[in-house]
Amino acid sequence: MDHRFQVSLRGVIDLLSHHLYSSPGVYVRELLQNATDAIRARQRLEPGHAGTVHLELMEKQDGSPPTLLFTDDGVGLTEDEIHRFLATIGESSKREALEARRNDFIGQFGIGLLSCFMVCDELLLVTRSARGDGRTLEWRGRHDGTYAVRESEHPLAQPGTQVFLVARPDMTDWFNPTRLRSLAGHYGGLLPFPIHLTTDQGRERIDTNGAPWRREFDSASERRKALLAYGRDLFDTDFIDCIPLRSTAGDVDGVAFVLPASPHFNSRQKHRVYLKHMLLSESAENLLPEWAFFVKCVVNANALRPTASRESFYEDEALASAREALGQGLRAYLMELAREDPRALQRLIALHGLSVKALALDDDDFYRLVIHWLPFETSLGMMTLADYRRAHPLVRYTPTMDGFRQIAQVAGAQGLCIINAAYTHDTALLEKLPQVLPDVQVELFSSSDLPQSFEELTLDERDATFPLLRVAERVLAPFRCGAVVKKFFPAEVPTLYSSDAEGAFRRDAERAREESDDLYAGVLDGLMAAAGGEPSQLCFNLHNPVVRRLAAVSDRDLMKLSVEMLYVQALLLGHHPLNAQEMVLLNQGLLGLISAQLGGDPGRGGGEGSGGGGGPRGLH
Ligand SMILES: Nc1ncnc2c1ncn2[C@@H]1O[C@H](COP(=O)(O)OP(=O)(O)OP(=O)(O)O)[C@@H](O)[C@H]1O
Repeated sequence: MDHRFQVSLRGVIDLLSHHLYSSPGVYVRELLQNATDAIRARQRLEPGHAGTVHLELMEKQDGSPPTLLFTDDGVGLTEDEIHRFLATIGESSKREALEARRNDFIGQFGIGLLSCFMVCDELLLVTRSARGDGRTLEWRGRHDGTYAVRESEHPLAQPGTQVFLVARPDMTDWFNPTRLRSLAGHYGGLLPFPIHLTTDQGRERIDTNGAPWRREFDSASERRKALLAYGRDLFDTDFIDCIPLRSTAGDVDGVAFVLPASPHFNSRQKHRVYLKHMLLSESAENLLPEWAFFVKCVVNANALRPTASRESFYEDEALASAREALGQGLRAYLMELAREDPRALQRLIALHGLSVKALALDDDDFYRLVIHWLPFETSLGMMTLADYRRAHPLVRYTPTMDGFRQIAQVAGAQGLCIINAAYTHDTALLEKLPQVLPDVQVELFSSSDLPQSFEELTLDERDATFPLLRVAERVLAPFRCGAVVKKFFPAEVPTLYSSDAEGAFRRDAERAREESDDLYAGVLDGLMAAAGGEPSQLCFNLHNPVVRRLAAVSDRDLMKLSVEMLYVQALLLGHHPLNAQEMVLLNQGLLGLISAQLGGDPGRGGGEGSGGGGGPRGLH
């Protein structure tokens, strides 16, 4: 024999209140939504019907919990509908309309009314159907899952529905006039019909003026002013601009506000979204493309689906198309700025460069428009790509921060302008340059390219520095590093260590090898053997006074020690981590220098006894 599932209403309510709804206050939202749906259903039957909602708070003098009466003049329910829709959890009169894709309704799941059981134990619903026999019926539903239906002794004069809620003693906070005013305004502020609230203090109308972006204005500047004021009230932020939004997919419209400060990278903005003019969520994240983190928006959607919690949109094709269309709107705004008001675009880039760069990477037309306005860090300071290209036809960049640090000072002093493309999106943007603008040449630049720009020595200088070069070649050979002497600026830099990408890779692999076990070391050995490329190079700068003196030193041990120390110093200045062998060099070198200064036994070459500090020769 088959049995039926038994569903515990208490369990379901517990589930909804703890896991689906964000606060007990959503009961006002659910009641407003049902009233709105019922009014829309009646408008289908009677097209001229205006519709109105009334909340009446009845506070008791004896201090017992208040009662809220929630009235609408919507379509009402027949007895059959009461049994089908009110008393069956998960049944909704609106589902057929949804399936037929001509849905005006907000509800669809058939669970919204249960949210009232978060704040009261019993619901009394009095209703008269616009389609029925004129009878007024009462449905009394209790949180233990029982209900009763009977004909009411107080018939309603017109079709519509009244819901009575007696506050649970621990939930009276959700029934005070201030709370109700604010909840009704919060959820229903954009509804196209009035909401009235009656309390002990009298009757008032809650401000429901429809969507502000749909209002008529005398001029574009009036409109902008009014919308920015609306944005300020809503988000407590002075936005710098507002952008109209529109998408036929999902039937979405609204306004996007440009943030006055740069948000955290990749932090997605939380948007305020309405569904059929009822507030759905203040923190919807999935409405705009990922790159659009420079705006915060308010929109109303008529044809997107809510999730069951009613706190965001359901991720489906309609939402994806709407997102695409809203993104296009933002792009059109940026394109217009680029064409009409480049200064405003530059201000926006200064604040929201990452958004602009991310969109440019995605979209070639936009890229063409904005790429020259984008600022880049270079070895000669910050400049836009337009400024860069005016002075330097070949675009040269380093893709890493360390790579840039290694060359920036020296390159700058030679007048070489190299872009630091280590910041987010910069390398990808520069690599895209020749694809989108074929006349532009782009080149990777590394420290190994620098010496080519240095001045060669004269024949005399070559002779005079020959001993230094020989010593340096011998000292550096075990480190797979060559030596060269040239002249470059700034003169304070005595040496420059340079290596191409493969050289840098080999250094990394060597360091990893020192720390790895046998198995992994074998793999690294293979990798190191395969790594080709030029050996690294230590370039001595003959403009530097120390190097000039060193070239003239006759004491070979001192010269050797000095070369070792200059090598280690160049590595450190270039942010290259030292390997074990180089650490030994550094330690021994320091000790050697200290003991030479102290006048004791240096323990290794380079002491006074061997003629240290031999006189400079020929290169003063
Ligand atoms: N004020 C009302 N006037 C007319 N019918 C109503 C009213 N309130 C509720 N109903 C009926 O009760 C049904 C169940 O309401 P409930 O709020 O639980 O779910 P829903 O609105 O259909 O969907 P959702 O769970 O998405 O809100 C509705 O489909 C509707 O038929």
